[in-house]
Amino acid sequence: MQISFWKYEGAGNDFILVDNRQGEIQLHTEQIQWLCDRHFGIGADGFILLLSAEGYDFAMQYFNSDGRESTMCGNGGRCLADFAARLGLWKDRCSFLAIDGPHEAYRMENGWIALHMKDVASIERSYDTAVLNTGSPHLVKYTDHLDQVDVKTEGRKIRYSERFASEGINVNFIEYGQDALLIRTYERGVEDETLACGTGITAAALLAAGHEARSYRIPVQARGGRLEVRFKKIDDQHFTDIWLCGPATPVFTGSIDLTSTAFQEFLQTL
Ligand SMILES: N[C@H](CCC[C@H](N)C(=O)O)C(=O)O
Repeated sequence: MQISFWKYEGAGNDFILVDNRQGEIQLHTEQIQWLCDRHFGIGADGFILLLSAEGYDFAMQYFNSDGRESTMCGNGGRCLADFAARLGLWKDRCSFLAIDGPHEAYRMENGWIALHMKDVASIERSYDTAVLNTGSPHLVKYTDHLDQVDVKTEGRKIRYSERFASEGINVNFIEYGQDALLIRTYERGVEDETLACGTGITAAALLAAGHEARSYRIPVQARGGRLEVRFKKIDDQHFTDIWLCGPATPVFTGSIDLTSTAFQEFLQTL
């Protein structure tokens, strides 16, 4: 069975996007793992199905590269919105359904895609760490030597710690740079550092807001590129009107045979 796909990257966080509005594609965990594999398959941090949804322009189903369906993906949502525009599903503004509810998106003057994220109504803060959910669960930790952090080792320790081992959590390390918040992220379900993590960037930006309850625009520099998070701070626990703004770039399109020898050979490595 051949499937067509588009490969996208959003600030270096990369995804395989497939139009499944006819609902004919059913993939097993191992097949998604293979498609995301950077040696035997196409290679990506995640896999996204575009679906139809009553009352919305489309719907989003997100899978991490471990092949398992997961929670909201901010960069993936932005790439899917661009893909849907390319398919002619919207022009000025779109609304789509994801696992954490409805989202809106629009294209900014500079070509970026702005994605409306769900409100945040609780942040657990301790000394240099905060835990919050921006559509996916995130732990955010301050550091003053971000470029020296062993993100994979330190991220794994926290992600598999007793508190987080069962559900998992994404682990973000942040440092205040000259003109932007600097961030690196260990992503649950990729189980490695990714070049950007949209829901993580959103979480970190909320924490970078000042004491005042007002609107903020926080520039964020991830290893894979620049983004900006815009939001209204109500108080230290409540944030609303949150928009994740950044690039969503098509890289190539192709088709792949789900019964290929490469898949059989990949299975031998599991
Ligand atoms: N790995 C995340 C989902 C993707 C998040 C990230 N790619 C983003 O852009 O938000 C999780 O399982 O919670």
